Amino acid sequence: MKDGCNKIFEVSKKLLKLFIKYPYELIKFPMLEGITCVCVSIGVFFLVAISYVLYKVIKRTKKQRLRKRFFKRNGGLLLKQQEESDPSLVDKTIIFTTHELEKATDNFNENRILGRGGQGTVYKGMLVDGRIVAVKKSSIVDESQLGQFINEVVVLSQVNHKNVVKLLGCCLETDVPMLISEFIPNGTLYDCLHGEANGFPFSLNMILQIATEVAGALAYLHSATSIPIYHGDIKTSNILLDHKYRAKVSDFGTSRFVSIDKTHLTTSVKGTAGYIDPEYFQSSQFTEKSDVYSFGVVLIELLTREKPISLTRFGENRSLATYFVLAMEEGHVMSILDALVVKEGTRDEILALANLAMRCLNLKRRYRPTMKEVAMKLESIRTSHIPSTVQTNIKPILYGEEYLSLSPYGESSSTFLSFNDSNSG
Ligand SMILES: Nc1ncnc2c1ncn2[C@@H]1O[C@H](COP(=O)(O)OP(=O)(O)OP(=O)(O)O)[C@@H](O)[C@H]1O
Repeated sequence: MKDGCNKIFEVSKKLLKLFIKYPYELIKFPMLEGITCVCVSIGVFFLVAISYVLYKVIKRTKKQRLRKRFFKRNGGLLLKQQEESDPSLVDKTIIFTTHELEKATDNFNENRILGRGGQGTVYKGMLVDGRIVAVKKSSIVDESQLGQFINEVVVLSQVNHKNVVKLLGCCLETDVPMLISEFIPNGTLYDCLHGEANGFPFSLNMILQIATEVAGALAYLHSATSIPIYHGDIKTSNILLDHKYRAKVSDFGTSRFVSIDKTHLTTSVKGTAGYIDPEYFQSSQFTEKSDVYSFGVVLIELLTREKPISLTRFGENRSLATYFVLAMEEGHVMSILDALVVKEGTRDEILALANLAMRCLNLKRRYRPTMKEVAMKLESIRTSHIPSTVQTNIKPILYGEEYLSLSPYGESSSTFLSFNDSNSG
């Protein structure tokens, strides 16, 4: 076949040369007219075909070279070394090729876009083995952090917790590394609370379940992994809900990480307005208690169904944290809680949840509980909660003891708080 093609090619080449040299002489012979036409066509065809093949080969070589260069620059060799030295990583595909991802996402088709964040676009894809994944294509790269990035991808891809979105791996063959994680079907908690599905009813049972799951995941990451991992950007849009509305904490691998010291990892501390630990502004130091503060905001967001920052609230109340703390101190917190929470929760449950949120939101991080404490407290409230209980007659709650020494504005406070709004009977 190859020889045949070569022969045809040679003959067409000769004829083409002949035609170029003696065009008029050849055309003069009518018998030769047909042959000339056929030969010229074949010649042209082959010329075009060869040029096309050559173009494709050059393009592919260039692409491969570029991929290799990106792979090397993005720390691919380091990651390969880590894979080779750690047998536990071998079975886990943590390096994906661009080809695999292009195939999975139908060449990053617009229709596959799940959402856009501050750092890039997330696509839905299906791998050849049938797994459905989310591919995060970031738009920003910090070259100085790339080595660090690899180490953290290795650590995070080994995190196995039912309430943490599983990071499957990364692709290093592109200008900006891409992150591949499991696909979570029910969107973000933020969208369910405040988005188009605004009417979505969040029963107290569901709130307790989601809060307990998120707290458990954070407690695990803070203390049960080989190296403590701090999230750095806990918010409801980073909590995804699976098909059973179970919470999954996401965005641990938002393309850049910062290592504060050698004892723990944290994703890049960027934070989001409304959720950021106030002490972080003063000290620029991010600690596990900064995640606790952000979690406190998530908890009150669940309890009030209010946005963390809202322009429809006035003055300092624009910040949900301040709005909540003031309502607690002024004794009318019931008026700002979601109606379903007030309806379904017992006096003690609401009291316990509000106090827990207050402790998480303490301006001084040393008075905030650890995530482990928070998770345990939530678990105990959740297990004692009877979902069908409907409280129709909530009595005013007077509490002081639990709130003593826990004022967000100082080390100790003797403020006595009460729920004495119109909902109380
Ligand atoms: N694993 C996933 N499964 C399903 N959808 C996802 C997944 N990860 C992200 N998404 C969707 O993609 C959207 C964008 O995610 P991304 O993490 O980039 O944004 P963000 O967290 O809102 O913003 P930022 O990264 O700036 O904090 C999310 O709001 C969510 O709808």
